[in-house]
Amino acid sequence: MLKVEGLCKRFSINNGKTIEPIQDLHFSLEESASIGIAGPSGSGKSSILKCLHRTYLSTQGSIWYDSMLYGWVNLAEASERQIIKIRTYELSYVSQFLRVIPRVSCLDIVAGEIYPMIENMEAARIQAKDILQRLGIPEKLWSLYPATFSGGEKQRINLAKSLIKKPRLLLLDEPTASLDESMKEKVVELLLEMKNEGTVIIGVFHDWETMNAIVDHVLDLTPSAASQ
Ligand SMILES: Nc1ncnc2c1ncn2[C@@H]1O[C@H](COP(=O)(O)OP(=O)(O)OP(=O)(O)O)[C@@H](O)[C@H]1O
Repeated sequence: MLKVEGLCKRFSINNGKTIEPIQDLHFSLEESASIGIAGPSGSGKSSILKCLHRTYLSTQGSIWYDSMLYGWVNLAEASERQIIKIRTYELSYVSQFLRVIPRVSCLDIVAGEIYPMIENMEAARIQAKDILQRLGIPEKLWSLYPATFSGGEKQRINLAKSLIKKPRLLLLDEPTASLDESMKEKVVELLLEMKNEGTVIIGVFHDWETMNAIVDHVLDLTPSAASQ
């Protein structure tokens, strides 16, 4: 379902210097597979996720994804229009931070993610309530704007926005970093359910325990591990 071939990402920094955190990366994943990306700070974990999501344009290489909408498509070269469609329907990226939409309630932020698919806001809200409940967001918060929510609440809203879509390819950037143990368990349970339903998960995790509970393989970017 996903084949990453010879992926490189180079950044130009000051004085004509460059850094290249991703160099000739290869991996492939079948349906329901999952990998965790591990490695020291600055080793390129988030950059890999951002290249897959096309937040970053890769410098070289290809990211072949077997999409529902277009069949096999190279995400590194797909058109903006294709990327927007793929992100709407089948690819989701959960960052650590929630970008709040002013004056939209928490419930509608989450429901709005599937509105393009079902075009019925009431039906979307029913699904949004279900996922918010499963992620432990108290009902009294559903009608509020999330700008003032706690870090852990914002992180769960971010997760709810992605998980409600049941994406085929889910990219997670430290999705449980601000959560306590019981919330982490709820998230792990939901992610495993999605994985069993066929979602491919690629994630960077805050702790090894969470990562090991979710992933089948680890892509370790630690220099000594990478050279083995
Ligand atoms: N937009 C950017 N412009 C310039 N340099 C960048 C950019 N994004 C990332 N980098 C650099 O690329 C390298 C890899 O960054 P990245 O965020 O992918 O690492 P990471 O492994 O996720 O780190 P951490 O564990 O600290 O989050 C770092 O040296 C970083 O400074």
